[in-house]
Amino acid sequence: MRKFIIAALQLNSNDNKKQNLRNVITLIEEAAERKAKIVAMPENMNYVGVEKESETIPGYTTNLLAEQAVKYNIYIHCGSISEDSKTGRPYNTTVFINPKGEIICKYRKLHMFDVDIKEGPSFRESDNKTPGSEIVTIETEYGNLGFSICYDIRFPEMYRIMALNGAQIIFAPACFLMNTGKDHWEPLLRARAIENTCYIVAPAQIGIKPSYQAYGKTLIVDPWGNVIAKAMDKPCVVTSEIDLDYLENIRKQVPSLKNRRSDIYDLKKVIKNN
Ligand SMILES: O=C(O)CCC(=O)C(=O)O
Repeated sequence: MRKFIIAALQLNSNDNKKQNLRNVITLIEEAAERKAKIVAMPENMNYVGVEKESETIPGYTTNLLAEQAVKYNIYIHCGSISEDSKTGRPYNTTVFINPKGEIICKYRKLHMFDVDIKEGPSFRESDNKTPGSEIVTIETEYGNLGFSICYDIRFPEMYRIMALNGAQIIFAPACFLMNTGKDHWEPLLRARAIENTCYIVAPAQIGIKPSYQAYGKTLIVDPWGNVIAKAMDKPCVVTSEIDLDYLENIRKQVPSLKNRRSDIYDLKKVIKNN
């Protein structure tokens, strides 16, 4: 399918998992009514709280999402949930479910959010989570998809690898901080879209979380870098048309993926004028 509607859900998830999932189901129904073929969600879609909380995959949350995928004949991208790793430090995992309700791929967040923000919070995600070890893309009837989660957006190498591996639409679900998001969220997403001439779908959390305020501003960016959908500051659904012919047209106009000089990109070849 070359042209279709994609939806991104903006959520204000808290520590009430059952309620969070009820809210998600209502928004999935709205997205399906708006003819979305893929529905994407933010990081930590089912739980944001202080408890150590995780599930198996498949498990409670993914089974529930699989039912919705079948009910509405859509693909569901779960944003991320905390996946039991049997070590006490779960993975931060995206699950992608097809309209038959099958989990067709899984991506585990690679880059741990270990930062100290001046006049803002400090985080040590690596104390509580296990990082993944694979970059993941998948071919579907709606194009080639790539997966990332939140802080990953700061690592352009990962996006370039997905684009070189064929990704046309890259998901960047997030629970971004207000402190960084106000200056970095939109420029980072637009840069990743422009440099890889791809769509970026970035569903976000909003609201007050245990130790910070989430930035929100769910975005969908096209391969020219234009913002084609942006959420208001409330839980909601945003939709946009994805047009893979438009993407190919942009890639013909600006073939930066083809014009790369991979023969030169080697740290050993940098001339240091000291
Ligand atoms: O990169 C940032 O500024 C925010 C990242 C983040 O909140 C996360 O990865 O959980």
